[in-house]
Amino acid sequence: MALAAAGRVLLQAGSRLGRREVVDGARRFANKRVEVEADEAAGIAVMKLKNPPVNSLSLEFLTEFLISLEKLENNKNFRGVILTSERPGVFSAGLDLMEMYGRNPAHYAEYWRAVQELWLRLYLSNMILVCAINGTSPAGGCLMALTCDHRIMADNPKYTIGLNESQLGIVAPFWFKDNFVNTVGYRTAEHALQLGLLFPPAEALKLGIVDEVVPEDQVHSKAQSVMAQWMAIPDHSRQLTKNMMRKAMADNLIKQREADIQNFVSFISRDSIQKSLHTYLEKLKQKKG
Ligand SMILES: CCCCCCCCCCCC/C=C/CC(=O)SCCNC(=O)CCNC(=O)[C@H](O)C(C)(C)COP(=O)(O)OP(=O)(O)OC[C@H]1O[C@@H](n2cnc3c(N)ncnc32)[C@H](O)[C@@H]1OP(=O)(O)O
Repeated sequence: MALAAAGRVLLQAGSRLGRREVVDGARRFANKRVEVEADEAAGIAVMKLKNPPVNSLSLEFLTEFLISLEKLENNKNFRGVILTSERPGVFSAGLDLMEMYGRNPAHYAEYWRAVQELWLRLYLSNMILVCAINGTSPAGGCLMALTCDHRIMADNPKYTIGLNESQLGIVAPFWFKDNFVNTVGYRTAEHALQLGLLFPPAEALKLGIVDEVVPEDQVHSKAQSVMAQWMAIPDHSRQLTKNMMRKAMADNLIKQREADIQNFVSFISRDSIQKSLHTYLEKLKQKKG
């Protein structure tokens, strides 16, 4: 119920943004920041993140992503989604730092609700989600991958993945932490979260952050073959199993959603946290020059 209501708000937000859908033979639809190649006969869609330069999860991106996902969820012909980046090299730079820096409390609250919504929708999706990680994927980018049922990462040592929040002077919220713990185990998560570690593909595979590492040019074909394997399982048994495994963790956020938003707003509004974000943003800029 809560999810449906939030979804309606996002749909309204989407129409406020005035995005026009481009429908190409009913097989491809796109808004500005998400491209969907939808093969209805096969029941599979490829969702490509395209929010240049680094696929950061801005409020507009989150809104467009959720609308695209909802379209697929509402069409019972679609059983599986492959999530990837339209720009190889960066899967997603995570949450958009500019949404969390120098804004007002109402904006922080709106943003955080959308971040929660993305996580809940992906984590509880009835569809099979396969993540084709074709680039670097820190923090919120890693979280998005962690919601998927299977993760394939390109074998490029330049790419890293992990929850690096503590390096920015911020804290991974409890549901980021829970999702990570459930994936890699408590000790690995405790160690990696405190140090804010980002792992290259081989290490990420060893720790279980990703399920497979394949040559870069094979990420998409591998994602298709993994999808075929998952599609061979009857939906009802797979979905019931997924729900059994995931519901408790999602419910834990749902029941304290408003408190989590308030925590985020008061945490991110602190002068000390804003200073940390400022320093980190400056560091990103200096890296360039
Ligand atoms: C008592 C306890 C209470 C606890 C309460 C808890 C409450 C919650 C706390 C808050 C939790 C918030 C959670 C946040 C999770 C996140 O996701 S934070 C984001 C983390 N992301 C990163 O650290 C990635 C940063 N970016 C990079 O490392 C690099 O950009 C890259 C490796 C992804 C790509 O490198 P490259 O291709 O060389 O591009 P750049 O030149 O670095 O960047 C281009 C351009 O993009 C800007 N940018 C990069 N990342 C972001 C981002 N995440 N958001 C916004 N903008 C970003 C970068 O600054 C450049 O901009 P300019 O061209 O200079 O304008």
